[in-house]
Amino acid sequence: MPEQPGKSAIEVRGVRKVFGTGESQVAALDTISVSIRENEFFTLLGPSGCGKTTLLRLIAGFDFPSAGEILLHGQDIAPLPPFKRPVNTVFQNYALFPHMTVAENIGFGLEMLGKPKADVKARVAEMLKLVKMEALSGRRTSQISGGQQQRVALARALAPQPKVLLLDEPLSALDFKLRKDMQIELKRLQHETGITFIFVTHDQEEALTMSDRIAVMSSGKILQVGTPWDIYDKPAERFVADFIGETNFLTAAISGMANGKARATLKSGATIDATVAEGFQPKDNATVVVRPEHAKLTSSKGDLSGTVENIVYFGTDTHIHVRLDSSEAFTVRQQNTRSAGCGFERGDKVGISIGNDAAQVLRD
Ligand SMILES: Nc1ncnc2c1ncn2[C@@H]1O[C@H](COP(=O)(O)OP(=O)(O)OP(=O)(O)O)[C@@H](O)[C@H]1O
Repeated sequence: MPEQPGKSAIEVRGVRKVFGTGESQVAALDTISVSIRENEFFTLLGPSGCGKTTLLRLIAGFDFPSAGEILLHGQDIAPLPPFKRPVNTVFQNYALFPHMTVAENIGFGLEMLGKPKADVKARVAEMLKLVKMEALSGRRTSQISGGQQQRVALARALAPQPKVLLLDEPLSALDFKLRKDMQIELKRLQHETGITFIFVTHDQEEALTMSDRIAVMSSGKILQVGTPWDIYDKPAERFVADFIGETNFLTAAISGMANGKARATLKSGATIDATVAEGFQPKDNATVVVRPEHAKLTSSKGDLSGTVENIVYFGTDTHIHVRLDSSEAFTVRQQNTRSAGCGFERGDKVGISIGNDAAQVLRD
């Protein structure tokens, strides 16, 4: 899917955030820039400690950048305290008031803003409907389930009509099934309200299924920004390819470029024309990545050859682990059909064809 340019909601420009001093100094954000568009479901994805929460806290105004600036619809928001920013946050632990009812929790922020009682009531009713919690409006939030608390937290954050909603791992406390349901629910809410969502997760599958665009972060840096399709199919760096889904890494010698593709000779001696990652600079040796579902196992000669080491059945598909003659490891994912097994056994000598469209050369 080609990326659609849109108006920017949040512009992060050269933002750096340092904690501590001297030896104990940590650059939680190492000079990052990113533009998040209006009405976008934008995800910050990365492992624990990469700086996701720090970036949210800077946007929310709970903390200040050591350098750089953050613009909201073109305006520098540095002078605005958190409560004056048209931004709201849904926290991991929901932070609801347990002694208050569902409706009181949703209306609390509006009352603090001094909204007239009738307006608060109307808005709360609208929010209860949006998150499908009308029937439980009079219950205390200590007496509802985790998934229901999550809905109340969302309704409360959406009630003042923020321009941007920040969501810090909001689904992590939920069990698998509820989490899946809430993922769909969140997408629906974002679509219906048209609010920009900035969603933080370390779960790559969640990021792929929910986001319009994803920023992959590592050690305080943004490594790549793109649609889920871009991030999965055209990873730019080893970290991104490795963090998102499963992939195979092959060493290759690069002997030139033609039609935007790199001519890559693999250790097997086979030469393929591989797409190149954004920012790739021609060089002699590089890493080629191939997703397991984009390679085909054959009993005849292929681009690669090796021996089947292990076969793992997953219901919908089977993963066949091959030790290549080059001694590199390679996994092929084959979709299962109803009637037949995968057609290979441990110890089989096999070929693997990867084709030109399946391979990508990384920039690092
Ligand atoms: N107040 C603080 N004082 C000192 N170091 C901090 C502070 N807040 C965060 N850090 C450090 O900054 C880095 C980034 O932390 P951050 O919480 O932003 O990561 P994260 O990606 O949100 O991680 P997680 O997924 O575990 O929440 C970490 O090394 C963390 O230890």
